[in-house]
Amino acid sequence: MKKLAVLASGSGSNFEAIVKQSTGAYEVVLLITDRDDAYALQRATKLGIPTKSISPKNFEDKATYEQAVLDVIRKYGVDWIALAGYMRIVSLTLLKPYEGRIVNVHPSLLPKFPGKDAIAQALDAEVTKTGVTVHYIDEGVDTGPIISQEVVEVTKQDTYETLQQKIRQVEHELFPKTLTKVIREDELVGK
Ligand SMILES: Nc1nc2c(c(=O)[nH]1)N[C@@H](CN(C=O)c1ccc(C(=O)N[C@@H](CCC(=O)O)C(=O)O)cc1)CN2
Ligand SMILES: NCC(=O)N[C@@H]1O[C@H](COP(=O)([O-])[O-])[C@@H](O)[C@H]1O
Repeated sequence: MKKLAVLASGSGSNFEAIVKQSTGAYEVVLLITDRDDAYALQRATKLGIPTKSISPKNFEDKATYEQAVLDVIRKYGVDWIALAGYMRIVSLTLLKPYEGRIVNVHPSLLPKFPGKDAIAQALDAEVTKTGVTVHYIDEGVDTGPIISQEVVEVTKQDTYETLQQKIRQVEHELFPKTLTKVIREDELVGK
């Protein structure tokens, strides 16, 4: 079974879904947050998952911050990394050793609506469809190879909250399923 670390910055509902919907391809061994007020930390404690809160504010630059993250990840023998609402751009320090094994979930049908405020962008654009993307990350932001996508319909009655809720429901199924798929495929290739 492969060891998975999850990086998060906020509520952690995707983190919880990844833990609860695990079907044996991976074991979540660690949650790392970049904020000590991230509710994801409380979810992890309830789930019995080890946590580390590592704030970039305590480091002189991104490279030293990411080296601290990498040191913890290596201590836990992590094979794969899931970015679940992690609101930092990953640089080469973390990307290089894990290239092809860092997977992000994004609340739009990339390449539409990249960045931090994808849901607001979709509402502003008055689209009738948006969705969820799960993708490998690369050095760019939301430019990595897409692994899976699922459409979410947008109605005229939708508010930010109702659309966010519909998107999160899809994420909580698609992200764990996609992680299982790529980790199992990687193991088969590795054999
Ligand atoms: N190298 C990559 N890192 C990350 C990606 C990615 O595709 N490549 N995805 C993001 C998640 N994300 C959108 O899905 C995203 C998160 C945060 C930001 C952003 O601009 N954040 C900060 C910048 C902080 C920093 O310098 O690290 C900001 O508030 O300006 C954009 C997109 C996760 N990481
Ligand atoms: N650009 C990245 C981005 O917007 N990520 C989004 O942050 C949310 C985290 O929710 P959670 O903390 O409840 O999992 C998720 O909807 C995820 O798609």
